[in-house]
Order: sequence, then structure tokens, then C-alpha cells
Amino acid sequence: MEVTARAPGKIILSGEHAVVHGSTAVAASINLYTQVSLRFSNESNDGLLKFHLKNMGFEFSWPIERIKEVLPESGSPRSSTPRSCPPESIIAITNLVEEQNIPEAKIGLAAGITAFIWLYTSIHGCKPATVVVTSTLPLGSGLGSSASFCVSMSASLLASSDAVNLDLGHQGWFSFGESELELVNKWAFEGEKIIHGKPSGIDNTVSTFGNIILFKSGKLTLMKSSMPLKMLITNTKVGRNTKALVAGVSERALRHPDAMAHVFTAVDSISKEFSSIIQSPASDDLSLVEKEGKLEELIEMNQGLLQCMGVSHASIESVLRTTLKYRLASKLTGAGGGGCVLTLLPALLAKTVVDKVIAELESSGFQCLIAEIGGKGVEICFDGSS
Ligand SMILES: Nc1ncnc2c1ncn2[C@@H]1O[C@H](COP(=O)(O)OP(=O)(O)OP(=O)(O)O)[C@@H](O)[C@H]1O
Ligand SMILES: C[C@@](O)(CCO)CC(=O)[O-]
Ligand SMILES: [Mg+2]
Repeated sequence: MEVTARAPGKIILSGEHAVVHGSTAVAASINLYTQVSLRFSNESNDGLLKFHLKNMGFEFSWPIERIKEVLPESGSPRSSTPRSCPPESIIAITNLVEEQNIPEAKIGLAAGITAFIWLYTSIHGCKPATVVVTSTLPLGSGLGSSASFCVSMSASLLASSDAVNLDLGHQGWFSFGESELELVNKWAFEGEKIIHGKPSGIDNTVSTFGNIILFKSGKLTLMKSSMPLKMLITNTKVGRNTKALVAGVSERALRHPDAMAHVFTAVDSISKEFSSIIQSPASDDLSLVEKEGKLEELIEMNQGLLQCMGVSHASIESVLRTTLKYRLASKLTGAGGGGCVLTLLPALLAKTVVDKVIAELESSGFQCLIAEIGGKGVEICFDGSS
């Protein structure tokens, strides 16, 4: 039997970085996905754990016996009890990853492969299998590729474990029940910790549950927007690493605790106001245009505070200057330092203007897309019946 899971990427509308320090943030799923397929091999077969990154053309494999030797604890997996990877296991897994001789230019993948080995061996122990990953998300660009990788991985592993009871006769994509989703989210968070260092959990949570969410200190509230939220996403194509950016903000907060506490509080207020505006119905008191005007101001204020945290970048500033020429408000999304920028496209904005902004951004070498936001979270399907 083959089981496949797919989990969406995300945009953060307000509150990245500050959310790691306890502030409120607002995030939405987008219609770009990571997909993971898992098929167990016959015990008598080649005795390998195979891991294919299909888009990138990489095929890695480890003899099961070698994994048992390096990770003796993997003999007793506990799929229903999410566990953090202890430092000694990180060292052991790093050895397994290094044996694969990943090219230097792709060394960022090592973190994802480490998370895979931890999740696989913790949930399934030492069974031979083939795991194939495909993704339509750009990696390391702020759209939550690491979280959607960890969520789709955890979902495919759990769907084929004793921890969840599923109807194998299901046709096409279907969703887990609430308690299974919670378990997927917890395991994915353990994977994110390996990739990110100190994640807030917002990325894996929105990838698991989909929708638009309000998130604070590990707790989510599902939201419904009462207004259209059309977002232009511009990828600066400047590579960066969330772990390093998150650590940089924490170091700044240690150096200037008072000032940074005020920055985080200001972001908290911005996220709360943002969520109340998008949820409140348009009325005579506040028309759609007025609501959009307020959101634009909050977006600009949030970007200013992100710059204050030290996570903007020349490429991000360049996108902001271009969109400002068209009176459009933008902010970085995700960890910053490059990666993607969000621009609110007001509902009544003429298509000719949208086309012009996109043309100008793309002529500078950036890549634009308009994603659908707030769709479903993680889903699974059996035997390619999608
Ligand atoms: N499809 C994938 N296959 C293997 N590893 C992946 C995949 N997607 C993500 N990763 C891992 O996640 C890393 C990127 O995560 P990172 O958190 O830096 O960026 P992001 O998640 O795209 O952006 P953000 O965290 O700002 O939303 C990659 O370097 C890799 O280790
Ligand atoms: C930068 C950050 O706030 C969001 C990354 O998408 C990190 C996190 O919350 O884990
Ligand atoms: Mg990430």
C-alpha cells in the first residue's frame, strides 16, 4: 500500500518573529504544497530506507542495519508520543546524513534530511521503505517549505502507523479527524525544531489546519475573513535561513531587552487589529475601501518593526520601493533576510495596474505570483487514488 500526504505552505500576514517571543500573529495557508509518498518494502527485499527528493533529482538510501547501529533506540518506536530529538541522536543522524555526500551547494537540505530520519525512525523504527518527496514551494523563501515538509512527512508516516485508525477504502484526498491532526502537528513541530532551532509553531500549525489563523503562544484560533484578501507574493530569490534569522532577533532582544519588548508589544497590537479588521463585516461605518486603507497602514507599520528587528534586506527594500510607486503597501513574509514579500492588492485595483507592478518587479529579476489563501490544511490519500 502507498500512502501520500500533502500539506500547504503559508504566508504570514502579520507578526513573524515577534510570535517567537509571545506576540500574536496572523497566518494563512496558500495553494502551494509539499507532497510525501510512503511505501514499505518487503522485509526480504533490499533492506534499505530510501529517500527521494524528486524535484531536485536526489536519491539517498541507508541500509536499515546501519540505522539500527547508529540509533539503537529506533528499535522501539512510539508513534503516539511525539518526542524531541536529543542532542546525541542529532549527532548520530548527522553522521548518517554526512555519509550521503550532499553537494556543498545543497547543504541546506541536510537539516530537512535530519528531520526526516528523526520522524521516520521515531514513528516506524527500522522498517525498509521508500519515501518520495515533491514540492511546488520554493525552499527557504519564507513560504513555510520546512513546515509543509514536516507536516506532510508526519502525516504520511502516521497514516501508515498504529497511532491512527483510518478507513483504507477512502477514495481521493481526505482529511484526518481533529485528534489525528493534533498528533500530526506535534510531530511536525518536532521536525521544525530540528530545522529552525526555536520555532513558534505557527508555520506547522497553519500547514496542518489550513485556513486563516490567529496564533499566540502555541494556541490557534481559526478565523474567517469577511473581505477579499488578494495578496501578491514577490520572491526576491535571495536565499536565507530561518534558523539564523530567528537566532539573530533573539540576540538583538538580549542586547536591548526593553526596546525589543516594546517592538514585540507593538507587533502584538498590530496583529490583533489586523485580525479584527479582516473579520468585521463591511458596514456603513467602515467600507471595504476604508478597511483596506487601515490594513495597508498596519502592513507598513509591521514592515517598519521587522526592519527594526534587523530582518529586512536590500532586495526586500527594493520590492517595497517599486510597489510604493503604485501606492501599494508591502511587507516581508516569513523570516525575511531575502525570501518573499507580500503586497495587498485592493479589491478595486485595476487589472492594468496589477499587470504593470508585476511587469516592473519581474523586470528587476523578481518572481511574482498571486496565491489562493486560506484553503485546506494537510490531506492524505491511499494508493494514488487522488
Ligand atoms: N521539499 C523539501 N525536501 C527536503 N528538505 C526540505 C524541503 N522543504 C524544506 N526543506 C528543509 O527546510 C529548509 C528550509 O527551511 P527554512 O525554514 O529555512 O525556510 P522556509 O520554511 O521555506 O521559510 P520560512 O520558515 O521563513 O517560512 C531547507 O533548507 C531544507 O532543509
Ligand atoms: C520567523 C518566524 O516567526 C516565522 C517563519 O515563517 C519563525 C517562527 O515563528 O517559528
Ligand atoms: Mg521554515
